[in-house]
Amino acid sequence: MDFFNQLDLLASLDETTSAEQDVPQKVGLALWQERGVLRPIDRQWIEQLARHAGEDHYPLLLAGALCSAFLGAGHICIDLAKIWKKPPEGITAGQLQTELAQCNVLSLTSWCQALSSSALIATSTDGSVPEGAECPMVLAGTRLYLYRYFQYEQQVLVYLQRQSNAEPFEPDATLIEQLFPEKSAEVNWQKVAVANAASLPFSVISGGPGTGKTTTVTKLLALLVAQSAAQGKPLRIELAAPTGKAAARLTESISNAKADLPLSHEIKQAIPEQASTLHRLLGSDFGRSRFKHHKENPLHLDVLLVDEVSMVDLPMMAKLIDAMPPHARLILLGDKDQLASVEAGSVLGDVSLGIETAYFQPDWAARLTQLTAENVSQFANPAAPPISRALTLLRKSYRFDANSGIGKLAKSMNSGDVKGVLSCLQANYHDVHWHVPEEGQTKPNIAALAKGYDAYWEAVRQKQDIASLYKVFSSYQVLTAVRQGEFGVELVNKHIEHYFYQRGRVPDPHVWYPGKAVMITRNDAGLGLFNGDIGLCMPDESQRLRVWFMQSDGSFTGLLPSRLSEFEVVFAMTVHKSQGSEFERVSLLLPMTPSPVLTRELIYTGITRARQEFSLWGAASLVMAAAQTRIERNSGLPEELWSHA
Ligand SMILES: Nc1ncnc2c1ncn2[C@@H]1O[C@H](COP(=O)(O)OP(=O)(O)OP(=O)(O)O)[C@@H](O)[C@H]1O
Repeated sequence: MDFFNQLDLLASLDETTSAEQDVPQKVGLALWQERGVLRPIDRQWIEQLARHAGEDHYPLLLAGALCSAFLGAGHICIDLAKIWKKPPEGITAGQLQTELAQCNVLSLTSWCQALSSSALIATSTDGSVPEGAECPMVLAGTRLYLYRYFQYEQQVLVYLQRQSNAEPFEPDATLIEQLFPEKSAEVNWQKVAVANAASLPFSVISGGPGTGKTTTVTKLLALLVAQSAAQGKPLRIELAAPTGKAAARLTESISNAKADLPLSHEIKQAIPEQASTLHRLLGSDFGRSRFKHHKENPLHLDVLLVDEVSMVDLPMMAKLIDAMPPHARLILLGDKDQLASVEAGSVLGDVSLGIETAYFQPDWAARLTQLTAENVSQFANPAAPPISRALTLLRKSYRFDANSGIGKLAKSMNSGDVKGVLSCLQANYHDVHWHVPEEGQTKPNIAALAKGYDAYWEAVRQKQDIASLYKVFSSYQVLTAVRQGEFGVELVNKHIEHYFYQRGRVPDPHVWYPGKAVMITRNDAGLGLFNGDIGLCMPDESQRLRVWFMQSDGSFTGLLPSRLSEFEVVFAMTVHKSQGSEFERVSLLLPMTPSPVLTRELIYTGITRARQEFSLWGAASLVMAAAQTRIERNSGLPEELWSHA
């Protein structure tokens, strides 16, 4: 049995195994499970491991079970120091410390010592694990990891530290000037981003919606292409994104941005437009957990650009880094304030943690000033850590003008400015609408939410071609915060579909019909479909119903509905699933009662999916609470990257 993988273990657990068998400390863990902190799998995992190892010390069982539970909630590790002071909700610090004291663990230090002496835990002092220490868990300081996740984090950390301390390249300042001829009193952060990213083999360009991430990176690619063309060394550039939809958007926006470049046809031609998903790039073999490309079989490229990096989880980032050839450049684009990846980790957030205020080390700021003729030196900060060299934040949105509410609302929500959020919602902006639920309302206003699809049904009625239909469908989206309940995506979808049925648009909601819109919920390599891909059902030339999916080159493939196995109707989708997509108009539906998923990041992500019009359906109290709630994910990256200046 592979104890290193929680999922392997889950699959191999005998369902009849009693979690309580032979484990003397069952009362303690049972209590934590009863309070909702642990899942059955967390207990089973650690209890079985402990039995195999002949260990039964409660402080070990508790720490292991918590490590597993926290991983399930998206954390890379647990921090015993935090848990010691403030255990998860449902258990008080007093209860925890009393329980541990009964096992002679009287302080945080003695808890860590007890764990270090377990055969199940390797202790790491310098980021490495002692040779031959084949333990399922690793303790680094007060952070406890599952071994595999510790390895992923180390892989990413070592790469980031090496790349941000690399000997800088010398970008061509004349070319940079040519790409950014306009002058302004303010610092042009796009120009700085290009100079910065061209200087190192790893870079992150982060920015909110419409801050010009694609425009900037296209200029960066142009600079790299022009420089290497001058040296007679053509570059192999690849573009990728975490989902098919995000890849299709990247393809489209790079192609648009290229058209406006003040450069020769040859240079433009050398910049690719075609983006693929990360899974496809790495050579996904769906039956196996390892990708085709890795350290021993690296990707064949010189430059890799990855968009929508907020959606990339830690294991994927580690595998991507593992597959990078040593000489290649990695450029990451994303909005650090968006929701983190569905799976464990928040790599973009962790890497760019202090980006707002850290700016650059003085020598680096001076170098950027010289390269760009922008006054970057005013942002010199002797306390900035080495990673800050690799990061640039685009600070100005070109999409939202001074009269637009979406930009202001997004900004207020992002900074947790409750007053600002409420005043934006109440200010009658032409692009922001707020629908406060009525006292005692128990169901969402389905008719109002569904109205946004009128243009789509008209296009279906006119049997417009699939490309036009797709465009109309993508212009509006209902987003929900939660999955379950009357305000959750499942019932909202059902009610919207039933509403269309009552209006005669849907002949029978239980079968396939022209206009049915679905989202794939599981990767299917055989069909070339990825989790999150959207398909629209329409007849083909011989009047057979097919479900049409957009490919990353913008073409469409029609599949027989019977070939699809895992999908759901998508007249509404969760905010989580909407990451990587944008719509002209968005209706965001909040539940009626407080929920832990209502966070600043979730609402910010919902708002920033809308390009032209954003409607919020939710109570002020929930919006205010969300603005003050941040998602926190434990990982060692922030401390390792940001606390050693
Ligand atoms: N420096 C600039 N001056 C004027 N307009 C700009 C500038 N940079 C970008 N834009 C325009 O702003 C819009 C958004 O730019 P772009 O698509 O590059 O931003 P983005 O950050 O990639 O957006 P998204 O939120 O879609 O990811 C585009 O219409 C682009 O042409």
